[in-house]
Amino acid sequence: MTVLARTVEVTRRYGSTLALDSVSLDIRPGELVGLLGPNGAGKSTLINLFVGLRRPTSGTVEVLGGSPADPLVRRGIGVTPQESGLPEVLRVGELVDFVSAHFPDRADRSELLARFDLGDLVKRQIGGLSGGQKRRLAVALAFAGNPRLVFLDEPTTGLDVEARRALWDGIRAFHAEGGTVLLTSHYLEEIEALAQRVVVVGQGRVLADDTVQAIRDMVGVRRVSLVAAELPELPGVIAHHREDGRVHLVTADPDRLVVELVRSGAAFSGLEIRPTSLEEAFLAITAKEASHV
Ligand SMILES: Nc1ncnc2c1ncn2[C@@H]1O[C@H](COP(=O)(O)OP(=O)(O)OP(=O)(O)O)[C@@H](O)[C@H]1O
Repeated sequence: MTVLARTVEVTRRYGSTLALDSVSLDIRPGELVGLLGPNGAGKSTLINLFVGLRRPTSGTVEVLGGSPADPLVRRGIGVTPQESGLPEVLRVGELVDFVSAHFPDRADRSELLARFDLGDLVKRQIGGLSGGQKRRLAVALAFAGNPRLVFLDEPTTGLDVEARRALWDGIRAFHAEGGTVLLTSHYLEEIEALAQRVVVVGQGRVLADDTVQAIRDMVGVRRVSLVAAELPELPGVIAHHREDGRVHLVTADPDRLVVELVRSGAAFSGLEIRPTSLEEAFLAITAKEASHV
């Protein structure tokens, strides 16, 4: 099978809201795909269609060669939704056993918990876990049925750095064994740290689908940073902010920006021009899209 999951021209409406607008996407075996986009872009809707929680208004969704509406197909996938309520009175080990029991092929409980740094908590009642521990447990449960394909909707939301790293290690271990993952994230470093392929979604459409590097190259925006007390309005600035005493300007034309900066007569020092982070690149893509509307 060359494609594990696929949408073909999928559109999803909620009343008058167009959440997804003719999205065609292929997920191939062994890929770790990061789905990136602002609030309301349609990321959760896409995941919900893949895991059979929602149906498309038009277009087709195929998972593991079948329909996500088929429970047999769903046994081959794992999912962690954006918000997961866990039964507070059960112990961690009991919940893992309960979830695993729904699958013909079950992950080893100790290995699963160890993978997500939850090994010491097997006898703990879920109600007594910290928010970060609960979230890691919710993600671990996606792997309880030894799935081939896992969908994680903002897996590390609300986690501190250490817990996030533990979770990344668990996801990486699954991927290293040949597992396929589609995850959404608002953390750009997460997408950069985990995914080889980035799908940028905005206003229900796929704006870009490529490697992190290719997306940066495609957008070609640069960050011009400098120290200045005040700056005049400068042409071609897509975004700007101040941080640690420096002004950061994002632009597609750094040469022109620097010429205009010098022309303006503004006092500045410490000029640097750097490639952008994914966030800045993404911002430029969406800004370009918006200007076409
Ligand atoms: N059940 C629903 N009823 C009505 N509108 C909905 C529903 N679910 C999603 N939407 C709308 O569809 C659009 C896409 O939402 P979706 O949750 O898929 O975006 P998202 O990219 O996951 O956002 P976030 O990053 O905030 O989770 C939004 O405009 C949202 O308000």
